[in-house]
Amino acid sequence: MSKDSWALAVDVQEANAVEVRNVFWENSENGGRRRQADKVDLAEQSLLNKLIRRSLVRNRNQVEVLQRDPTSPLYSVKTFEELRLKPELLKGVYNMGFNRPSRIQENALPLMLAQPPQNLIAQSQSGTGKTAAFSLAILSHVNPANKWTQCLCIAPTYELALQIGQVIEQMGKFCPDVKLAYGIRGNRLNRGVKLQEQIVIGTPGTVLDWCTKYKFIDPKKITMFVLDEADVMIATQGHRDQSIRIQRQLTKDCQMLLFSATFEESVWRFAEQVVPEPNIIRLKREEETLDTIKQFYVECREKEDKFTALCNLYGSLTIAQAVIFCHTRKMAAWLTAHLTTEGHQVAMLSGEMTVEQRAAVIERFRNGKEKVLVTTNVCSRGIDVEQVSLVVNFDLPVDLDGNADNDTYLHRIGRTGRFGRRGFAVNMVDSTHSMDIIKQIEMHFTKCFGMHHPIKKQLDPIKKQLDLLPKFDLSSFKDLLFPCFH
Ligand SMILES: Nc1ncnc2c1ncn2[C@@H]1O[C@H](COP(=O)(O)OP(=O)(O)OP(=O)(O)O)[C@@H](O)[C@H]1O
Repeated sequence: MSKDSWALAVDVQEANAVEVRNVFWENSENGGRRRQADKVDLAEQSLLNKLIRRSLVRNRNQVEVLQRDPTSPLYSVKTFEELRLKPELLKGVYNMGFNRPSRIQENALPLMLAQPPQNLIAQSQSGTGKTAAFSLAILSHVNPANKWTQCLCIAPTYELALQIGQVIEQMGKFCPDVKLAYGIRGNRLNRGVKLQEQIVIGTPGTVLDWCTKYKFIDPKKITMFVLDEADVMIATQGHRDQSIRIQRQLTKDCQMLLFSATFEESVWRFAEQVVPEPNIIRLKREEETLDTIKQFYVECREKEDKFTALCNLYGSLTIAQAVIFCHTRKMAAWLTAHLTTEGHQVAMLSGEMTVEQRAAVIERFRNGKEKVLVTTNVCSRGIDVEQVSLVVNFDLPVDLDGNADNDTYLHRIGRTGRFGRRGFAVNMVDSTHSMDIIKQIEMHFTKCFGMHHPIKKQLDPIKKQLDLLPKFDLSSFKDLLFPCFH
C-alpha cells in the first residue's frame, strides 16, 4: 500500500456523517490515482450488532434519570413481577430467558408503564436492553379487544423493523390476540382497508403513507408511538422529516418514546422535536482504558516485511484469538490471501459482504472456529469477543489528515476497566511517518490517562513482568520478531 494512503476515523464519522466510509487512494493500472471507499452504513452496523448479540452488554455505569416532574417519586424495579404485567406477558418475558430487568429497564419500564402515560427519551449503548424494554411496553399497552392499530413503532430500515417485530412476537407468544403488521415497502394492502392489527412496526416512509395517503391507520387512534434508533434515523436521508410528519399526525395524548444508542447534539435536537415534555434516561458507556494492555511495535520495511513478521507471530496468535486490522479492504484481502497460501486458517470481514455474511463470520470467530480475523476498521464494529487477547495493527489508525487516530486505537485495543482482561497489542511500523504516528499515540495516552503506557519496541526487557495470557508463549514472539527490526 502506498505510504500516503489514509483512512477516515470511524468514530468521528459516526458522529457526523450519513455513512461511515473507509476511504483510501491507490494507484490504478494507468498510473492515475483512484479513490476507493469501503462503506458501511449505520443501520447495517446496528443490524449486525443485533444479529450477533445473544446476551446483554454488561455495564456498570449509573443510570441518570431526569424526570419531567421532579417531585414525583422515582420508581425503579428489580424484578419483572413488580411491574404487575399480565400473566401471559410475564410468561413471555421469562420464556425468553430474562430473569431480571437490565440496568436501563429497571428505570425505563416503570416510566413507560406509568399512568397517566409518560413520554420518554432513553439513551444507552447498543445491547443494553432497549428493544426488549419498549417491546414489553408495547405489548402491555395495547388492548387486544380493540381491532385497530394502537401502537406505531418506527425503525430506520426494513431489516431493523423485522428484528423488533421478532422480539415482540417472541415476547407476546402467550398473547394470541395481539397482532402486528409490518409497515415496510413491498407490503401492499388493498385500498380502503383499515388495519386491525394493534401494533404496526415499519419504516418512516411507509408508515407515513399508511397514515396519510392510504389511511390504513387512523393516526388519531394511536396511543403509543415508539421511535427506535434515533441516531441512525437522522443519519438517513428523509427519515428525520418523515418521522416528524408522522408525529404531527398524532394526538397530544399519545405517549411518545424515543431510543438512541448515542446522543450527539443533533440527536438531542431531533429527540426534543419528536418527544414533548420528556423524561430522560441515560446510561453512559463504560470508558475503555489501556491499563491492562501490553503494547509493542515492530519496525518493518514494507508490507511484505510486515507479512513476514506476522507469519512469525502466527503460532502465538492462534493460542488465543487475534484480530488484525488493515486500512482498507484491499489490504485485508491481500493479507488474508497470503496468510491462507501459507496454510493459515483465517477469517476475513470485508465491506463487500452482506450483513448476514458478516454476522456469520463473526459468529464463527466467536465460537473459536477461526482463531484469527483480518478486518478493516469499518467492518470490525460490533465485534466484542472477550477471548481476543491480541490485536495486531497491520496498519496504524490514522485520520483524514494522516495524523494518529487515537480514538480508533483505543477502540481497537482498549478494554473496559471492569472486566480488565489482559491484552497484547502489536503495531506494525513501516515508515518514518508511521513511527511518528506511534509516538503520537503514545504521547496522547500518556497525557490523557496521566500515566505512561509505553509502546515498547522490544519484548525482552519487559518479558519478565508479563504475566500475560496464561497460554501465551512469549519466547516465540521475541525470537521471531527480532529479525524484522532494523
Ligand atoms: N432483562 C434481560 N435479561 C436478559 N437478557 C436480556 C434482557 N433484556 C434484553 N436482553 C437480551 O440482551 C440482548 C440485547 O437486548 P436489546 O436488543 O433489547 O438491546 P438494545 O439496547 O435494544 O440493543 P440495540 O441498540 O442493538 O438494538 C438481546 O439478546 C436481548 O434478548
